[in-house]
Amino acid sequence: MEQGGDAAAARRMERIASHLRPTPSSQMEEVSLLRGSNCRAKGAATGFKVAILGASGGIGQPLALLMKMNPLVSLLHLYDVVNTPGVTADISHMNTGAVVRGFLGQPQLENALTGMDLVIIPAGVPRKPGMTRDDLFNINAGIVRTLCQGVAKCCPKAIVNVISNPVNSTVPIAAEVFKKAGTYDPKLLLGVTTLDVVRANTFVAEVLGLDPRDVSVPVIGGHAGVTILPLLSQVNPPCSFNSEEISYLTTRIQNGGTEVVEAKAGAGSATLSMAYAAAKFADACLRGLRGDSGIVECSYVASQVTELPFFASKVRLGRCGIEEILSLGPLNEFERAGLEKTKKELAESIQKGVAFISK
Ligand SMILES: NC(=O)c1ccc[n+]([C@@H]2O[C@H](COP(=O)([O-])OP(=O)(O)OC[C@H]3O[C@@H](n4cnc5c(N)ncnc54)[C@H](O)[C@@H]3O)[C@@H](O)[C@H]2O)c1
Ligand SMILES: O=C(O)C[C@H](O)C(=O)O
Repeated sequence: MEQGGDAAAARRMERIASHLRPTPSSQMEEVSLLRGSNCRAKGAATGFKVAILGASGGIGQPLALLMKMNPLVSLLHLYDVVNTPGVTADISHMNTGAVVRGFLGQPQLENALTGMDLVIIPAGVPRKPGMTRDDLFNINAGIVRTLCQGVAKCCPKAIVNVISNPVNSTVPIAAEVFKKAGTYDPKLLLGVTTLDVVRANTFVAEVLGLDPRDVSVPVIGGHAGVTILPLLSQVNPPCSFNSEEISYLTTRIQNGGTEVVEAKAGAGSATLSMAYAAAKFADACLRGLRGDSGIVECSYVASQVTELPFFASKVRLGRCGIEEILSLGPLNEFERAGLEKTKKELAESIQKGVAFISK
């Protein structure tokens, strides 16, 4: 064998051996991201490290697939309390750039989280017909608390995307966990409300006879019932609706989740459209981290746009996570009335989340 051939063969054998090793800890550091002092450096050469917690679930699996396809992702960690070996083996055969590693059960949570730039949390139980999102609180609050304790310990500078319901309470829960751990940075914690925007764009486009990709509807407030407040007066391209259209669209957007829960008849809630929405939102967060400009998405975040401590509205994403929370803009009378109802329900959901951690 010519000189250098031995070294190349050794490297190939090492790559085979590394596939046979169960835990990737030595490799995790290899795929490193350029970091600034507090923020990420522009143009991260090797891509970002992303963890999905709840990766074996109805959302987790298609979301893992979509993140494996994202060229900004270099390392994808899939964590769940069940089935991650199978999901990881399956996804890892896709010939895209991201390296995929699976982590199973609580003892592997810390390895799953160490070094991550973005953590996406769709872990938790979904609704069945007849339930509200708040009915999930008793189970999902504890799951989100445990996972966020892991984030605080292992990757306190990561951006966290919270999907688990009730989002109106689980985001305040995450904030309280981070405060207790002394790691809270409100710029890094984002509740995922993108599915409300995705639905609003689709339903408004149907009414207007437009391509949904050309329609943009801000949806503010929160992510449950009346707290989902589409601003139909601010649709882009500019348009107007009569009162019947406003009533139909508002109700349909607010009940989009329930529409899917009922159609699935006990088999869960939105998973595929949610994975699409979560992947879209995660991609926006990563493009922000990379330093792209003009990245604006709606999200449920710590906010001062109203008197409430958390509120969903348009936020500008950047290298430090949330760089700016945009103002709500002019609301019409119908939207102002909706905002009052939103605030009343949101205040209770936020208080419930805060109380869960402080008790
Ligand atoms: N934010 C949104 O717009 C939105 C949209 C749809 C669903 N959701 C919510 O997302 C959550 C997940 O929905 P789904 O359909 O994927 O449910 P699912 O039951 O199909 O999957 C949930 C996954 O979480 C895992 N899990 C449970 N406890 C865990 C823990 N302690 N650590 C890690 N993983 C754990 C389960 O094993 C399962 O694989 C639900 O709470 C649902 O209401 C939110
Ligand atoms: O409706 C649900 O329970 C899931 C999710 O919040 C949704 O909006 O689809």
